Amino acid sequence: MVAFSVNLFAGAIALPTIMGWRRIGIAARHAVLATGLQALGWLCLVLSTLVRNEWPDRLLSTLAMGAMSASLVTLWRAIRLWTGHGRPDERSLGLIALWLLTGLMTLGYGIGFTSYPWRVGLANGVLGLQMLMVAMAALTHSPGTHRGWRAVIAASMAIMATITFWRGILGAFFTESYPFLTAPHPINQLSALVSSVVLLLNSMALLMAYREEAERQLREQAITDGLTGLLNRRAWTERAEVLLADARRYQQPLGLMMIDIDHFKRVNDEHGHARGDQALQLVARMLHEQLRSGDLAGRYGGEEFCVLLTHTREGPALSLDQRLRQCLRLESEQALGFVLEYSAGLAALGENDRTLDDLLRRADDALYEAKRAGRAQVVLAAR
Ligand SMILES: Nc1nc2c(ncn2[C@@H]2O[C@H](COP(=O)(O)OP(=O)(O)OP(=O)(O)O)[C@@H](O)[C@H]2O)c(=O)[nH]1
Repeated sequence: MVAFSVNLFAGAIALPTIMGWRRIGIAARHAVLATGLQALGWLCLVLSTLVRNEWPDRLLSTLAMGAMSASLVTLWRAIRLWTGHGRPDERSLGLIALWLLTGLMTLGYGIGFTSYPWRVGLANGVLGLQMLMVAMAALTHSPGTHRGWRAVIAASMAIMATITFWRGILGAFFTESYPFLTAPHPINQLSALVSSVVLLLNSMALLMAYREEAERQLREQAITDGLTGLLNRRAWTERAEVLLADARRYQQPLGLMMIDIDHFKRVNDEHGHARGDQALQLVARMLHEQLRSGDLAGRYGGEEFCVLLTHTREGPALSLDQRLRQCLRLESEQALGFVLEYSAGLAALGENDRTLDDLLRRADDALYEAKRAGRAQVVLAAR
């Protein structure tokens, strides 16, 4: 038990040391926290075996059970976040059930501490149930995540759940053959052996999951504009080329709108660079709100945005421009304290547009015309 606790503590210290804390995602933080809580639980359990008086024993053992149970809830959340099935602000039925189990078990354990069958049956029953829920979370189908680490967590949790249930049944109904936690019973010998293996495998699986998360973050950073969250120029161009090829192949209408904020240098000069950044973020948000899911928006340059409107003819594209303009005027006045305007060039896909560059060139020429004609307007490119 002491050796296992030492291993656990080493893991609880090593994991955040390897991963870090500030730069890791919310899922990895949950995993680190889960390891820490488990180590705390085992520390309390070891200490409880050293004290002779009932009340310190009751307090330490209850704390131990609460921490171990909370550790499983935190691990469950880490896995849900890693597999893309949960959100950081999740209030799902599963999470509520897990926390309720933790609360009820800790309370029941503390109150009924003097009854050995009750407390051992309750604690092991609840912990076993929570382990099964963690195993199920790891098994939930999740495209884009590696099956290996999920399988390792699911298998180790299922094995631990079996041993834990077994221990609970022995404690609750066959107390004479299982009189205390460190009794030399085969279940404890098996548990000691399996726990060490499970600890090692789980730590490896968590590191694999963390690596996967870090890779995903890197991939996202490589295609996203950090300020606005829109696609960056390279990623937008790559995707736009695919959409353009599809539109040509299936002879679908397609529009390309190039948007450039008016007098943006003045915005920066008069209101400061931070406010300029806010203005860019506002335009990105407006685009996000006004566009359909199949459309493609990207930050093309400093204060220039490109939007590819799929299955869209000139008329609806011009209506979108009007909607966008109106929303931006209203929102910018409220959020920034001044009205933000933009000029735009709109090019509809025509027979002569062989490549994306052809379409971009025509949209850019139209944008130039819009600027020359006095700004705050959209100009339709000549075919
Ligand atoms: N705050 C902020 N400013 C940026 C960013 N990227 C580019 N800019 C600024 O955008 C301004 C663009 O200025 P110009 O190209 O002269 O264009 P403009 O002032 O909008 O004038 P028109 O386009 O002719 O209406 C420059 O002052 C750049 O410094 C950014 O990420 N944040």
